[in-house]
Amino acid sequence: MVEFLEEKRVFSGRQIRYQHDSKVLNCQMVYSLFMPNIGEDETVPLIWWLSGLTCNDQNFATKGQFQKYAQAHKVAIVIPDTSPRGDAIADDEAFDLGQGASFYLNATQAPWKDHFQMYDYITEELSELVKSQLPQFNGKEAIMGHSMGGYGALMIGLRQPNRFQAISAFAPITDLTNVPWGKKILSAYLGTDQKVWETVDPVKLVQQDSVPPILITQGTADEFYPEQLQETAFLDAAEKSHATVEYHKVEGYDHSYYTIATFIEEHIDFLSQHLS
Ligand SMILES: N[C@@H](CCC(=O)N[C@@H](CS)C(=O)NCC(=O)O)C(=O)O
Repeated sequence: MVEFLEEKRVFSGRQIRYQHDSKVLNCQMVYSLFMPNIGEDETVPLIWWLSGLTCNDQNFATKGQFQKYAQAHKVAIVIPDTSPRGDAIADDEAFDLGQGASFYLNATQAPWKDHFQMYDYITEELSELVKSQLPQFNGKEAIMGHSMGGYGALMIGLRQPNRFQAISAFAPITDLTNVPWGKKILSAYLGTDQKVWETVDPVKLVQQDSVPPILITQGTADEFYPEQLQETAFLDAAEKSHATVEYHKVEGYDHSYYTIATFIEEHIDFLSQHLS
């Protein structure tokens, strides 16, 4: 059952919020959907936005400033929450583990495995639900995100390269298996087997034969950049495998939604170009 929560008119499109009972996550979930204003005979592609640590579906909806460009290109945008939620669901005091910090993975370890199945939730359950709400969906999809969600966009987009036409990310965690955030959450959610880690590592995944075009924007004043968001291993791997990766370093921009709002037009243009 999907419950309508609210709808706001924006740049002639509609920013809508829904709630539903997720079977995959075994809890209630909220998500947001931007629907552009289109004619009866027009169709829309779908872009997925995955947010970063501590976010829910509202951060990008209210601060991303994407609606004007999504309307101009007539693309629908879905914004899932970043994890299962609820008092009965495992959590951690730290902001980078547990609720708000799923890393979009299917956890195999206790206490996370009972609810933290975000990969299946995004790619199967929520996909089916959102597509059923888009009668004019044209079958084409792209995926984008920020920080943990930038990682999620790369991981999901690279694991399903025939499904997603393009990938874009702001300040993504690319070298997950070697940075502090990655080592911590991979051990917690997936255990310590490095072979398993490789299956969700963008540095490994970008070396496969089929890689959708990728755009990345990274601010030089991003407080997480030096320790968590280093790009060298990913860009070296992409170059070796002749993947198409545009990496834009932007001077003086930080990790916040101000940076996303500044460069979102470029990202929507990029993804739309591959969705038309
Ligand atoms: N200092 C932050 C760290 C988390 C953070 O910066 N989260 C980023 C993504 S990694 C974010 O988008 N925060 C929400 C926002 O800026 O609206 C906190 O503890 O809340």
